[in-house]
Amino acid sequence: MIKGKKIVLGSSSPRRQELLKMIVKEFKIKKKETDESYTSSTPEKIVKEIAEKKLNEIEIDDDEILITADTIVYFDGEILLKPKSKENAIDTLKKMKNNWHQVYTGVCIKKYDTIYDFIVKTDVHFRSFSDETVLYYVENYNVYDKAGAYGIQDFGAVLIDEIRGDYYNIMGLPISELYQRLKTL
Ligand SMILES: Cc1cn([C@H]2C[C@H](O)[C@@H](COP(=O)(O)OP(=O)(O)OP(=O)(O)O)O2)c(=O)[nH]c1=O
Repeated sequence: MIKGKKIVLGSSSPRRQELLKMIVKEFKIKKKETDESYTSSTPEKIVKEIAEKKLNEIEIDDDEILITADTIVYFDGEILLKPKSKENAIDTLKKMKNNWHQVYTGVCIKKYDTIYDFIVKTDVHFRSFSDETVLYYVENYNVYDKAGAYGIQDFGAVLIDEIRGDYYNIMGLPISELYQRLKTL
């Protein structure tokens, strides 16, 4: 159990807050705007780089443990962040249909001056859906704050027919692995 530890979540994402609640009863939230540009070239290094940037922008007290995370979607050699427009969201979803893609989340944890990090990958398979389904989704749900232009926790679920790995990693926080790490700190 994560008892007696002062946990701080460095995230404004309501989903990450909900997910952390599943494993930690009480925690603080601190968040600063982070420039999410990156220089790394592999998905693993990119999520780690951005999560670490988020970590370095937040100040904590000596007895606090800070957690930040970053999630990206990786398809056919391309990094997919949050969609920039309706057209971008539609194109992204259409090109990923009937195929596998990967969701990577990088998590950084800071205690005193030590930074721990880990990366979790989940494979997701999209079924063969119609253009009408994509249009309905993009016009009726908020896909703009989600990497890869979909949320597995909303109507985006109907696009998916198989996943391999941690479901919560796709939502933005791999809580099973995070729990194991926090227990040891
Ligand atoms: C693929 C997918 C992504 N997402 C979300 C998770 C992340 O919140 C978001 C990717 O953006 P991130 O930049 O990882 O996070 P954020 O900007 O929402 O939050 P913060 O930096 O304050 O922590 O996409 C879902 O909610 N469901 C999904 O199925």
